[in-house]
Amino acid sequence: MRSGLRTLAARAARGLRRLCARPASGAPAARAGSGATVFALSSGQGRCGVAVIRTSGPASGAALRSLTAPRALPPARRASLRLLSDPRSGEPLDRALVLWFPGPQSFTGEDCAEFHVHGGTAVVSGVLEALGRVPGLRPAEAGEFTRQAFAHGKLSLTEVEGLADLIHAETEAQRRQALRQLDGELGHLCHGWAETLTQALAHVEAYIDFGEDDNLEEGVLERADSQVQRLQAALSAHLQDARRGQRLRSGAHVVVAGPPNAGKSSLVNLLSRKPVSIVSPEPGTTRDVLETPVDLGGFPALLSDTAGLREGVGPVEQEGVRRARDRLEQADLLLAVLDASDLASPSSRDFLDTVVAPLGARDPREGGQRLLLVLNKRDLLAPGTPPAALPAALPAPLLLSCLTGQGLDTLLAALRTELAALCGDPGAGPPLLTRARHRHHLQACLDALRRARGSSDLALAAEALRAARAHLGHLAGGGGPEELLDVIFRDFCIGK
Ligand SMILES: Nc1nc2c(ncn2[C@@H]2O[C@H](COP(=O)(O)OP(=O)(O)OP(=O)(O)O)[C@@H](O)[C@H]2O)c(=O)[nH]1
Ligand SMILES: [K+]
Ligand SMILES: [Mg+2]
Repeated sequence: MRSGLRTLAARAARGLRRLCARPASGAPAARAGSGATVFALSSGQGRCGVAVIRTSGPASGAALRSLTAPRALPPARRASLRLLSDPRSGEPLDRALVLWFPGPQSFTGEDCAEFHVHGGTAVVSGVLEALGRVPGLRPAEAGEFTRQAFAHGKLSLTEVEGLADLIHAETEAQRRQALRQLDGELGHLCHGWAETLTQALAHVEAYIDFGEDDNLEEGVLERADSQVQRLQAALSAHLQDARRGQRLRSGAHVVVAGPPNAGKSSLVNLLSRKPVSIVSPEPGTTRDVLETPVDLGGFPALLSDTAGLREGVGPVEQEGVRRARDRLEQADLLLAVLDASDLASPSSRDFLDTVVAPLGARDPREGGQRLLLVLNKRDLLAPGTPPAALPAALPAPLLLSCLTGQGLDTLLAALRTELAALCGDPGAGPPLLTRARHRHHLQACLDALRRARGSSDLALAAEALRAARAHLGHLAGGGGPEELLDVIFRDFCIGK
């Protein structure tokens, strides 16, 4: 009966390969198969040294020939210098490098052509207009080249997401994470899990079909169960990443808060290297929450300046204080700022007692917010004088002067450490989940595994295992509603 088991495993493996390798049934393939040839400027807009214009689709060869006539197609994948001219008027457009990528060995899997032209506005628009007049060609929509690549199986969905993130990466850590995803690490991990699941499913199905058969290997069900159990543990561990990958993709929320006039806005301006907030000697200057994206030591962060926390003020400032408290709740990392020369004032005491002390007492490893205590205006302390003693329960403070910049390096190093803990090290460990979509499918897979293990009916257990496997397939291979794919591809610019 072993051969029966093998057959089953092989059948299930074939099904899985189909599930994982192919894109969602339906629309993307339908679009790519529409026979359209698309073209777009693939380099950035505006005047530049060299601009790259691409085409993809069956009419690419004709497009290349009609702009470079009377010359034949250049050799595949080799740059050739050609005079480009308007196919109708014969008017010269530019002397350019052209490349010919016959499908399927191209980025999109279709026939592709590239025109590397001089980056002047008139040259680029002249070539684009000439391409628009070639029969069968139309301008590309945002992300359409990548969508073709996905439809032809050149990129999996997680790789497509990695590519989008790479194009949008603004910090070093984001770039590293995006490259890993583009390399397919998350996809490979899912394929490995899906294969384990396929084996377990084959064992269960074998038992359903041949359970009464004496020749069936012993302990088949037990083996399947322990495989599923191990998978459950692996998925749970991966889901318990405290959303580090998502944070790395969209930025950690760092909120600057403290009593009035502590120098919060001065610190926000210093860290973002631009005048985001108004700074003045008047307490209560900042009223609204002011948010700015910053690169802190290679990590992306969304830095919020807030109103100074105090009671007994007018209605407008009171609303500012309410908004500041709201924002405090949402912080991944709180930068608590106080005036080092004013620690005994009622507003400083109150802030230390009600915000800093309770937060400092919590363990950030248990998913809580993180905290850095900053004592600003150290330049106002007489040289060699420490600031007034703080209650022992508080975290060790960092001394800073926004005025002189003293202590800024130490603060930046501390920020980097905190952000590394919040966002994870994109260069090490297993690939992180960068999107809510990944988390959704993994959680759904885990739920289905739980159902499978909890079921006393083998047929229902097998059904739950199949559902679990489908979620892994959706994560890497796409699938699900067409709108989801639209959302992912809309992230791209035109020409990508
Ligand atoms: N001596 C000294 N003055 C500072 C330092 N940092 C800020 N200040 C001054 O302190 C005053 C208040 O600074 P802000 O940055 O407006 O303080 P804030 O905490 O944002 O104030 P509110 O928004 O009103 O709560 C300004 O006059 C700053 O120039 C510092 O390190 N040393
Ligand atoms: K102020
Ligand atoms: Mg301010």
